[in-house]
Amino acid sequence: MTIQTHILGYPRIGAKRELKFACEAYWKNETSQTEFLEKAYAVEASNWQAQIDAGTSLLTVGDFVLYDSILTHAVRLGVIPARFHEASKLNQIDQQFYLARGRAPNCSDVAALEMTKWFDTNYHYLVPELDSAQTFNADFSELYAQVDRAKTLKQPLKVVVPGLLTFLYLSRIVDQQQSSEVQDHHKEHDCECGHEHAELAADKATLQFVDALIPIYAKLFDELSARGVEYVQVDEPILVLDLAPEWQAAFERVYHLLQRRDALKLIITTYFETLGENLNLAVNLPVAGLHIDISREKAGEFFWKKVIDQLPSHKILSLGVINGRSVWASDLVKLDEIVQTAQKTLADRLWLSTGCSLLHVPVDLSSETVPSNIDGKLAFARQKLDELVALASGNIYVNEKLSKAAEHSFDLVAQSRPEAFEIRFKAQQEKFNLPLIPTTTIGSFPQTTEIRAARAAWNKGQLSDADYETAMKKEIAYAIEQQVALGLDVLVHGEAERTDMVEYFASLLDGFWLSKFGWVQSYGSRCVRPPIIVADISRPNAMTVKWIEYANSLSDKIVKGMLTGPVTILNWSFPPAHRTRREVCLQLAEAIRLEVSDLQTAGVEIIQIDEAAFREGLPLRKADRPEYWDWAVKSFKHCSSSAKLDTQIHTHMCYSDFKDCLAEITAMDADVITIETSRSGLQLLEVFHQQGYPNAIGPGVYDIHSPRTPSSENMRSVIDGALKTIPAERLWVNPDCGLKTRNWAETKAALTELVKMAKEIRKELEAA
Ligand code: MET
Ligand SMILES: [Zn+2]
Repeated sequence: MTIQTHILGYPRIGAKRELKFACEAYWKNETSQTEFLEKAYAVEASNWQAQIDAGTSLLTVGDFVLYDSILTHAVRLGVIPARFHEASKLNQIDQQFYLARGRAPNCSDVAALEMTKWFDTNYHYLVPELDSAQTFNADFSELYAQVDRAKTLKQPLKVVVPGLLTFLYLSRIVDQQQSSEVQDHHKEHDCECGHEHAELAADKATLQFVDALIPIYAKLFDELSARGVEYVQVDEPILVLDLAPEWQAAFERVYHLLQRRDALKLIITTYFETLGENLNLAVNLPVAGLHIDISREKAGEFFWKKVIDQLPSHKILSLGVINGRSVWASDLVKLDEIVQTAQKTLADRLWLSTGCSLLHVPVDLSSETVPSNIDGKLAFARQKLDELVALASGNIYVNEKLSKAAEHSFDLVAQSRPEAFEIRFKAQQEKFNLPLIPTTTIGSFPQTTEIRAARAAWNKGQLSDADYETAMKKEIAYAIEQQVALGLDVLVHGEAERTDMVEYFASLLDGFWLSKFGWVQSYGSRCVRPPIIVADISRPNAMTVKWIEYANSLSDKIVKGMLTGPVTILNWSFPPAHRTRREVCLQLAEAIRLEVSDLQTAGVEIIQIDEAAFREGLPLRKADRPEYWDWAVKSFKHCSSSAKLDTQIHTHMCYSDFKDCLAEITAMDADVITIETSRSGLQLLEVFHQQGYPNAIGPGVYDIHSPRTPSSENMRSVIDGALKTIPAERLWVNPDCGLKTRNWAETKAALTELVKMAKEIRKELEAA
């Protein structure tokens, strides 16, 4: 007997990023909406074809959206904030883009919706804004059209819909005034920042909208049923979070009221974690089935068995056996044991699936040239479909290559700097003799077209190594010259040689594989290509020394060495199959520690170790967080431990929401931390005021995501505010983040203001 199979979703960017290019061409007005939609629907069709070719039992419909699922759902529910009132002129296609990008044809530019990380993934969703007097005006005709397109394929269908409660949980209530003040941080920018300006929203007050939404969902389900749809996948991933009692109660009420009396079957889907305390609640909701993700279970947990034990005897259980977030092939033999056990109890009520949507992995391995050490060990989305079907039909095969996984476990005695901050800082101050509130930048300077062209030519073999090096050195020299002219106190080399702050290091360390087409959607049309950690990590050669040394030779000023920290490298890569994140992080830390050491030997006196994604790997459940912090902090301290007393270690984070982790940030014990502040100054100062921070800080005085020249007054207010809680001796002045996405004219204008402002304050401080 073949078990029913389905997936929770398929990557929508397309194997060759077709949707990305189609969107961008459409936004630039190079194609009509009709032409654009043709291209988009071709990707949708090929996603369905992949499922048909593989032989999954149900075709998943509705997971394909043009920008983001939550955004699409918001638009279909008529949740359009007041500042987008001109959206009434647009159809739903353009409405989505207007909300996401803050611009649309014949409409005024307004601040885009904020976006934030989708659970603990590196995907970002758009946060719907509900007005306190929100009404809903639902129009699901685009979804019905999608169902109609799918119906032509004559397959059993399952339609995906964001669950009512997850939708509300992820939305936030914004009153009119606040909403016009929402900043345009994410409008059309191209940065790598950890977009963590808000954790998942969870506003209790959003529960007030439950009653208004119930009839809308009921009608939606009726319509789907009338169209012959048999199953609806109702995504309620918030069921894996630590839910407050009012949210738990809302689940019971909502699904009681949405109970179906017709043939339509609702399957509640959860993923990214086990159900934990919500187990009882989830299994007893009055729906036809439940989906759980078993791929995140801890070793020996067997939570899925508890689910089977407690599941009412008429319900379907969809077991998410294929890890939807891993790029590694599944061990089908091991999974088959689980399937057989589950089947004994469930018989044909057992379905098999991917743990979560395949959105989080690259599309297809078949166009890659895989190195021999990992050949046969990987599986991207398309390959996962085959695994799923093999498992369901019992045609499992032993993957010899997997059993030969030779990774050995790794541990090291994590070290830290022996001297206390006060002693180090004093030695550093005496050595550097910097002015009060020294000025600096975060590392990168504009990645110009010339830089990109040189790198592209070098990658294609059209530019020799020597010529490429010369070209990069020219850029470094230019950056140094500009900084000297601007009068900055501590300089950077500008990172011309780096495409990306993680990829650069991944390409030079042993133990990584960089795929060619392994793109994963980050948000909208933005894709990232995370490096894949395939083996033990080691550092064959120094990675940054030659560039920094060269920059250092060009002026009398101090040039900061610039490294990416171990936690960030790990969080923005695909982890290996069989090792814990902790082990991998410590290995990375050791590699970075050696680099710190080499930089120091080469005469570099300040070294910045960026930890832009330090908070990103934070587990969803509070109970799991201390363990994460333990190894994350340990790793950072370990890589700075090779710094001498008078070598100054900086770190940088592009967010400042430290409410819940200032203790851990403090424990990292960097001499100086530069952070994002300009958009959340008050909040930041409050946290630092209440909890105190002993080391030095550089609060970002302006938002680098805006092309506008920042005003002196705004920049000043950040420093004036900071001076109330941080003594001038421990304060630095810098922008929010790196400047790679800006051009030189904008950069010079902004930094001229910054230096001027710092000098004024410095004068006042010295006079006082
Ligand atoms: N040093 C890096 C830069 O300036 C830090 C970026 S944080 C996303 O670009
Ligand atoms: Zn940053």
